Amino acid sequence: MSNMKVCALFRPLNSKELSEFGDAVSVQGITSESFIIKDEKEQDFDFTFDRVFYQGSEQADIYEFLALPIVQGAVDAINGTIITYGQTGAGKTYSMEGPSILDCESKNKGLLQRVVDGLFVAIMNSEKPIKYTIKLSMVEIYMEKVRDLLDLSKDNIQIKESKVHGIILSGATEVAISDCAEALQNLSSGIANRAVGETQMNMSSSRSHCLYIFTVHQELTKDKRTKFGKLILVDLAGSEKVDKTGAEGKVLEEAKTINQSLTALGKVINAMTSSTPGKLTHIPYRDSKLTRILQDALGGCSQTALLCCCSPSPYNASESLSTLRFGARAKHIKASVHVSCKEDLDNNKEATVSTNVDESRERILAKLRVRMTSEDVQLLEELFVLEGIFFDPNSVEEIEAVYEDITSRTISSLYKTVEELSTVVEKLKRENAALKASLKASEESYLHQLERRPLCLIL
Ligand SMILES: Nc1ncnc2c1ncn2[C@@H]1O[C@H](COP(=O)(O)OP(=O)(O)OP(=O)(O)O)[C@@H](O)[C@H]1O
Repeated sequence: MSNMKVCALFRPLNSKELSEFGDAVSVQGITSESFIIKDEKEQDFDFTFDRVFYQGSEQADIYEFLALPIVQGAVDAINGTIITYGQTGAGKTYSMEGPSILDCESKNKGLLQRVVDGLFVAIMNSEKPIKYTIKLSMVEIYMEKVRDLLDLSKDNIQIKESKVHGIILSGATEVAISDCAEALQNLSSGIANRAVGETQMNMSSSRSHCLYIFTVHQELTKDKRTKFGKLILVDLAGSEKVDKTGAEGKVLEEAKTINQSLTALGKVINAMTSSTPGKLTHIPYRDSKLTRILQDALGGCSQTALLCCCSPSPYNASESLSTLRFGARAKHIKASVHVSCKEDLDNNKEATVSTNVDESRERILAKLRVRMTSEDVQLLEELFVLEGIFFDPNSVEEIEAVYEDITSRTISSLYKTVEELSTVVEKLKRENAALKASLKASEESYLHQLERRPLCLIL
């Protein structure tokens, strides 16, 4: 059983596609779950997802199938995440916000407006003796920094992990929202602060990954016990082929950072889906801010839904195919893997690594204490702030987190080196085989010539 609900969405053709390829489409629907898509060479690929939303689908249907169960879960204190993924201009932001967060026809409302409605309706209909409070945070990951969209002065939010709350965004603004109108006003202010730019593919392209975080707090009126459910909506920035989009300067730098973090997301999903049960697999969550924040959504006990947004036009067939392959891969993340790999990691940490890590850390710290002057320590702190790894040097928890970050990144780079070496080994093997074959052919030809040569007897 897969824990992740994965859907595909094909938006209407845009003017660029209509001018390049007319009203041709590369997608042929089979059922509400399966379809065939042609690549540029007219080769067919078939896909099956939990649901396919073809051109002309209603935003309400997407919400009901993809998001409603997660909204209900959040009100019952089950964490949930909804992610929109796809190439630039594929309809991710439209699916989240509709044409405008504050001002759009009811039928065009996006997931955000519907989630807000859904949360308040679920709370109003709850007959349990519970006092509910909903809080909203909004952050974006822009150029590998986490920025608070509800307070722009907080432009380098740190990601931390707590045993009780999981991944947390330390110090991010949380506003209490008491009704739908207040929620939409806050969402609108946050959205206005997002990094948006004009690109060849989209007049209003999101240049950041945006996270809308709703926390539903519950307090039992009888004994004041509290619980909470976190619902995160993630509007990812779009991947793009920079040679096709003609990105330059700042737009190019943004595109490279976006592509890198999406590659990191792909690697996490690959590591999760290719892990062997019972064998410890390194899942490189710490390789990017995006994967670190989504760690609970991907590897924890959260209900997660992925909407793969695609263009139906042959003009974007290869990008759509790559989005759909990502979705197909994500579908293989298993519920059992979620729990077991987390348990494996935790057990392993406790059983084997812990002593070594503690000893090594103590040894390194003792050496640093002796060698460094207080001025050095200050300089090092400044460097950490600049590099975005600011931490309180007196907190063991913080040191552990930084240490884990560095360890994890080192493991990832070792994995990369092993991959590169394997490619070299494969290449050398192929060259060796070719050389052997050519040597054998020369030997055979030489022997053949010898056989045909007339025998000369020397008397
Ligand atoms: N389902 C849809 N119906 C009508 N128009 C749509 C739909 N989806 C997308 N569009 C239009 O296509 C354009 C691009 O969509 P959108 O901004 O949502 O793309 P995106 O995937 O978020 O792109 P980026 O990654 O560059 O931010 C917008 O003008 C939007 O209005």
